[in-house]
Amino acid sequence: MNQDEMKRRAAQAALDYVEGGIIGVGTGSTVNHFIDLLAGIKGRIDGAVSSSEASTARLTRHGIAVFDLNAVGELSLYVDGADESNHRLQLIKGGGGALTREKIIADASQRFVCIADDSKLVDTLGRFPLPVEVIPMARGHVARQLVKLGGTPVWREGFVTDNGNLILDVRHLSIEDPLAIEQQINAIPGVVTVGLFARRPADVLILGGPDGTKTLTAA
Ligand SMILES: O=C[C@H](O)[C@H](O)[C@H](O)COP(=O)(O)O
Repeated sequence: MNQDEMKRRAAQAALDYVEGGIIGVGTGSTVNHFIDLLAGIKGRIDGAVSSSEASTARLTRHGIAVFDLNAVGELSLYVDGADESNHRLQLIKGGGGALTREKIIADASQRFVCIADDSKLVDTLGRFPLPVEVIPMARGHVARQLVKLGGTPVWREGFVTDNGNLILDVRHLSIEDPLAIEQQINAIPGVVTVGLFARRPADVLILGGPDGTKTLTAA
């Protein structure tokens, strides 16, 4: 079975968590399946808060109303993908560059349901390069600080986030303590967001695989 079908299975299973109201919607290929499936039950919800321009466009195409987070306040549910998850449901996100808005919406949501194919579950985070969104003028400065932390930052050249910033993808970082690394990187002036979701991990992880889906919950 191909990876895309496993993503679709996870997205399908996430529909069970949709109870109504306005829900948070993430970004990426797995979430694209979720949005397409959500369109089939759109009468059940009042609309969505979106984490990217791409997801907003897809939601709108399906006739799902998109609201500003400021007008909505706290959300009961957020559904999003991930690039990696450990068994504590701490995540690396931002492969698509949407990490900042994703982190804001995850933080504003009571329940964060993460959907992914089962290759995303790892024992230790860090095989996937860690995305860091930075203010453009701070790119060199932040890169040097990341080197001091033991990482190898690579500028995602040509890519600009929805917030007008840049992304550094950091390889070779040892992420034994995700919470500490998240705090350390967030503290570097010029960093907008690091794509480590350790302070606010997922509450539920749905993994699609060849034999169906598997659901993990935070301890
Ligand atoms: O910025 C992008 C997001 O964090 C995505 O949720 C993440 O990259 C996973 O994407 P995909 O579902 O395409 O594997």
